[in-house]
Amino acid sequence: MTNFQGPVDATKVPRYGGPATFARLPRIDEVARADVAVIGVPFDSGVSYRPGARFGPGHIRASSKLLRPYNPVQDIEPFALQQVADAGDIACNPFDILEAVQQIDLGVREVLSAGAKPLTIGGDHTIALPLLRVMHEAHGPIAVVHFDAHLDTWDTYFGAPITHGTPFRRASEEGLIDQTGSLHVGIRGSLYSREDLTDDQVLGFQVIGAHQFDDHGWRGAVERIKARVGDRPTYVSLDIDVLDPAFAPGTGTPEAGGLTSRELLQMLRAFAELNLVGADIVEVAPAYDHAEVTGIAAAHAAYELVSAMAPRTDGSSTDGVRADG
Ligand SMILES: N=C(N)NCCCC(=O)O
Ligand SMILES: [Zn+2]
Ligand SMILES: [Zn+2]
Repeated sequence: MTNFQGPVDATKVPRYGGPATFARLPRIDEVARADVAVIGVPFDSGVSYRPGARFGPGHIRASSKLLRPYNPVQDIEPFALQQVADAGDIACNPFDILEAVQQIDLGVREVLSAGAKPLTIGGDHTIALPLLRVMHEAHGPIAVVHFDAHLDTWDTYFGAPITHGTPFRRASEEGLIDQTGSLHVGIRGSLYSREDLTDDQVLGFQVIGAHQFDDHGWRGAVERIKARVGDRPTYVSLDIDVLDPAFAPGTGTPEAGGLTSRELLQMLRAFAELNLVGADIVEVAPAYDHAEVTGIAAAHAAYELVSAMAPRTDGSSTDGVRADG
């Protein structure tokens, strides 16, 4: 028996009906407290190319209806081991980035101070800056595992310092990230210049490029991530464009040669061994999606992250291959 309120039972209420919350979970006002809060941030005024990630939260929720209670690879019921609830969307100003950043800061702060780990569904990558500010306030410098095709450590766009291409430079400058424990995973595509990489290194990031998956696979990436992050408080920022456009067409700045959804999910499963304090999933732009491909990938990534955050009372952990034997 569990005290936690899980999803609406899909054997009683068909899953195409029922609540529009993430995974048909309760709203946060329907539970006494939450361990993990799924927060929507419908903001995309920081994009440099295709807009539309403001519709990401609704799309990911809609694509999460098929999630079931038992996660066989992590061998847990993530919604029975902890209270997971949907905290709704943060209302943020689409015409004023600074005000939006402030609104996101306040909204996430509220959830965190009530004792919940935030799992934010965006929104463009700009939102990582206020999220990291709040995480830093709670935990000190944060080890960031950043999945992305892009470095997002550029300086400015058209003179604007706060955009979806700049959050990790600002976060590093502000001392929010642990510069000895952070890395980007899945980086690929053309850059502005060679200095992009040297700047990035100075800002405190290591890089696991998408091309390295051919030689070392997701297991090699997990080994490097674990070695770098250790038991530091760790934040996962997941830009869905880390996936190949074949697996995530619905995004604003797609780049060829990305990861498969299977590789991504395997890595996230292995994060049960990390000290996860929060996560975001950003850059889902449904106007470019087909057949919910991107939404489903994002929803499944969220499910693995929620599972990885679950307390393991038996002291067990997973290396992400449990169901392989
Ligand atoms: N954060 C994302 N998805 N993209 C950043 C791309 C920045 C650029 O236009 O060069
Ligand atoms: Zn990004
Ligand atoms: Zn990106």
